[in-house]
Amino acid sequence: MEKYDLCVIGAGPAGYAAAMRAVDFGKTVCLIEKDKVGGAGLYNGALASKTMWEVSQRVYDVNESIVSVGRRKFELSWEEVQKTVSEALFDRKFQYSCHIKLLEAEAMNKILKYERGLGRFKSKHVIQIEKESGDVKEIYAENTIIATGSKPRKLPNCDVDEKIIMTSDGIHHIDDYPRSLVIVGAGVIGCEYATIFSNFGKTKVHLIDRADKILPFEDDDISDVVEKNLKEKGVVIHHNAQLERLDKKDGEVEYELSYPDGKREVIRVEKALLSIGRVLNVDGLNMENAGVEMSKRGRHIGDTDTQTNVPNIYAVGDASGRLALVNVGESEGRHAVERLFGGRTSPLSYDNVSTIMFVQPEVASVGLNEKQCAEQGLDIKVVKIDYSCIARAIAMRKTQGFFKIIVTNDDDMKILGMRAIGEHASSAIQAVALLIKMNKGIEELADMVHPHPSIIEGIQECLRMLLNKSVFKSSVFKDKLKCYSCVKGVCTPLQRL
Ligand SMILES: Cc1cc2nc3c(=O)[nH]c(=O)nc-3n(C[C@H](O)[C@H](O)[C@H](O)COP(=O)(O)OP(=O)(O)OC[C@H]3O[C@@H](n4cnc5c(N)ncnc54)[C@H](O)[C@@H]3O)c2cc1C
Ligand SMILES: NC(=O)c1ccc[n+]([C@@H]2O[C@H](COP(=O)([O-])OP(=O)(O)OC[C@H]3O[C@@H](n4cnc5c(N)ncnc54)[C@H](O)[C@@H]3O)[C@@H](O)[C@H]2O)c1
Repeated sequence: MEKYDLCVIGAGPAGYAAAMRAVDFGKTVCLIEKDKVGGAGLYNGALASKTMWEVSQRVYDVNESIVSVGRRKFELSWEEVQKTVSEALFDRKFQYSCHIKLLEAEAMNKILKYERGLGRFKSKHVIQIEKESGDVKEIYAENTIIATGSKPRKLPNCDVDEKIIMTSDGIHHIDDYPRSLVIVGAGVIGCEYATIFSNFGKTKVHLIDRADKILPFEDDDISDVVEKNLKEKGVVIHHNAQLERLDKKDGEVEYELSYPDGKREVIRVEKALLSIGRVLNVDGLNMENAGVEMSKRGRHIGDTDTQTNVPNIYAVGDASGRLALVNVGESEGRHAVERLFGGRTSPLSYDNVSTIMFVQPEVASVGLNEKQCAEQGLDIKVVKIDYSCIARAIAMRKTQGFFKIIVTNDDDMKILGMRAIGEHASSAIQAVALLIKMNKGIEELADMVHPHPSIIEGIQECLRMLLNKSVFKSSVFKDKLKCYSCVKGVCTPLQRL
């Protein structure tokens, strides 16, 4: 039987990163993937949807900002959109597979072994690999990392065929723009696809939100801007709506909603997309053969800092059931390997994870938002600057949006979190993430010479505002610059010039 220091099951972003970090330690690694290397980081997931978002944003920009009255709207066929997505996926897939092939080669001492097949536990050290042909091979692994990812959550009594009623696994494979589309779930995936399809301008989008705000985990000022833009593009948002049923009728979709006031409505659309969260992908792994247990509530693998209850088995990425993000999966994968082979003892920190939501305009975040600070009972200072006060945004003619920075309500003013919504918002987030990571105050960034004109100058001006030395005075531009403290749930404007 072949023997390895490490077996990684699943070659999505988390498993791939783990395998590559183990290679750095000179360990023998077997990476098992049942489908395609890259997982949801590429296919039916991050890269595919972001490519589609980029294309849709360009179509929208051309039509909204550049095309003048009387000109025909610019249109892209669905075929052209799909071709671009395929090209992007091919580029990344090509990098991954060449990289693997070269690492497997003799010249690189066969440092890595890639096995295409379904991995499952026979025992805590023996992994079976079921090949497409049906053949089963067994390997011995000193340690194993479970990186099998997640899959879309489905609704009971709803027949998902991935053609008419779809999840994010099916939406990329449709033949043409749907005339109309209902999206169930107004979280990240729901709002991103609502943005994409409304940007193309060929689909009437309906969004079912069971709460009173879309993106319910975000602060209201963020969800309000996203919602306003979706509505301007014709998206119908059903707030506080309970989905009573969603059925196929005559090759289309019929759904029924009920509302707290007792009202009901029945609506027909061409297609439906379910985006109501994701669940772990651990079925068929036979974890019980290795003694790996799920958490008490059965929704997560019960790991501590990526290590499961079986000391030589780790769980990372979406399969672990924590934050479902490419960057988090990659860091968890690398962290597990550092723990195994690098002697790392300090736990992985989730305090300064940066994320981007690809809506319109993009939303970038790191650390806590105001809602989370309130939930944790933290006293804070908050500073906000409108995009219309930032030279670069003026030059881009994209002045919708704001930066919001949240700091501790004391003299240190340590950054707790930031939210940015606007053009290029994501490019501004890392400087603040670094300050949080280094547990630094705000003076350094406030005094640094920034490139001009750049979006990040908005952050600098926010920090200067907190220090009472901003260029624009909040007492003058009251609607565009805001500075307030929130103590025991009561928010009061701070006296600034
Ligand atoms: C529509 C969509 C958009 C997204 N956009 C973003 C984004 O913009 N930014 C971001 O950070 N995140 C985004 N995400 C989330 C991100 O894609 C996931 O968090 C990330 O892919 C998780 O990586 P992973 O390696 O844990 O799992 P996955 O990417 O799911 O990979 C798991 C791999 O394991 C394989 N596998 C499963 N079981 C077995 C088995 N028994 N044997 C062998 N192989 C197996 C699977 O085939 C798969 O390739 C998005 C997700 C979706 C669905
Ligand atoms: N840009 C990014 O970073 C990005 C993009 C896409 C996905 N992701 C990751 O993928 C994960 C899954 O995304 P998601 O949008 O599916 O999950 P989500 O948790 O973001 O949103 C799910 C939404 O569906 C709603 N919902 C749940 N059950 C419902 C029901 N029965 N009827 C109506 N609404 C219902 C929830 O209230 C919630 O608003 C995200 O949590 C995120 O980690 C990240």
